[in-house]
Amino acid sequence: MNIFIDENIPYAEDFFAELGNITRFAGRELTAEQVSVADILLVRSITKVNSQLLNQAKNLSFVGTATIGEDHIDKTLLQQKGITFTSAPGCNAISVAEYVISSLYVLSEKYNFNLLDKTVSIIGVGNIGKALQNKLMALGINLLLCDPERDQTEEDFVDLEYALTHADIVTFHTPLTSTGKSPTFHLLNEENIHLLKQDVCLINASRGEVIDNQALLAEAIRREKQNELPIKLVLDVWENEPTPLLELIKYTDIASAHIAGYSLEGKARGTEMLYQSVCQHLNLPIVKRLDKLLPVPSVTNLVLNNEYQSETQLKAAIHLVYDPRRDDALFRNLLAKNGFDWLRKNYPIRREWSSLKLERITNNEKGLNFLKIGFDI
Ligand SMILES: NC(=O)c1ccc[n+]([C@@H]2O[C@H](COP(=O)([O-])OP(=O)(O)OC[C@H]3O[C@@H](n4cnc5c(N)ncnc54)[C@H](O)[C@@H]3O)[C@@H](O)[C@H]2O)c1
Ligand SMILES: O=C(O)[C@H](O)[C@H](O)COP(=O)(O)O
Repeated sequence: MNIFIDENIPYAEDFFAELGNITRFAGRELTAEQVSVADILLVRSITKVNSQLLNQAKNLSFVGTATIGEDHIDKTLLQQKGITFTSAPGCNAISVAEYVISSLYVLSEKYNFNLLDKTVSIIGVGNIGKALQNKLMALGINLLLCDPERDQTEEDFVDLEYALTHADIVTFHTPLTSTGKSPTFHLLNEENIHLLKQDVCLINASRGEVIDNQALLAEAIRREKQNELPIKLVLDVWENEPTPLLELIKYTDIASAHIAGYSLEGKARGTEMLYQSVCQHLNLPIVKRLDKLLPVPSVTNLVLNNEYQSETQLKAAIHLVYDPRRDDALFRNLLAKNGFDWLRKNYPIRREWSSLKLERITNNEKGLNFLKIGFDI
């Protein structure tokens, strides 16, 4: 059994070594000739699985992507060839939600506002949008939800125009689609970008092409020339990756190299989900489990009064676990020298809150409760 696995899929040997011979490949360099001897192909988003790649595939019976997004996969072709396909839905939803919240606290600090005074529009309320919705609701932040598909059968959704005009913060979490009733290609574009509030925060952690980057740059330049408030901008994804629109970086508060989903847990869950699908495909028992493989964070105590007195304390705790300014600095300092893909391949370990060990400590003498958080430093 020849199993071809992208070099950026973690724990692949732990999960798949006993199922066959593993060949690792660089996602953008995989060739049709290599695939010609593959039985199982496991990719990430940078490998286009299309007729050109599969035109010599003789034994390929299974393709998996260790990602949520599927826009790099020709699913119709796989179906026509009778090749089983699976992705990893929701694998890094928590990671993206934490990236967004950490970024919002950076913006609130930089521009001196309180998130509790803001309304957030979530555009695309699926696995990631829901994870973000739950966290923002827990923090008491006002929300607007925009998701035409869900709006057909559920209450409490607004349309895109309302979501853009009534929110102080707009964050995109849709797939990249060009067909269907609500295609998302250039969902934010030169026609509707003017609907955004003057004092708006805009976040894209979906796919770069969901926002027309040229229109965004034009709006940023227009605001600058008119001495209007700049859009407070967080971009994790860019049109034409790995060659982003460089002029746009100047107008971006937080710029990162498509790493919002790159927590260790997020990437590793993707591997585990593909392993489970491959076992099902091969009618083999599932014997490997991620929780036996993930390193348990060393405990370094941060004691916080669990009724945090201010956003400052909460912000400090959140940024102690993950601060996107780290990724922004790497992006600005190393993009030109090392490149977009290098930044992603050499992404420093980031752990999710889910890995924290939380413990309530009650100090009866002082009548105080404390929340003890253990995490990697
Ligand atoms: N930056 C990153 O690292 C990163 C990580 C994971 C996923 N992503 C991207 O985020 C996307 C969403 O992930 P998910 O797990 O939430 O997917 P999902 O499929 O669970 O949810 C997507 C939601 O978007 C909605 N939607 C579709 N078209 C829409 C439109 N025109 N307007 C509003 N809503 C629309 C769908 O109805 C669905 O509810 C993925 O497809 C992927 O492209 C990026
Ligand atoms: O779709 C996803 O899961 C995310 O965009 C993920 O970050 C893609 O990562 P990649 O496959 O490009 O390494």
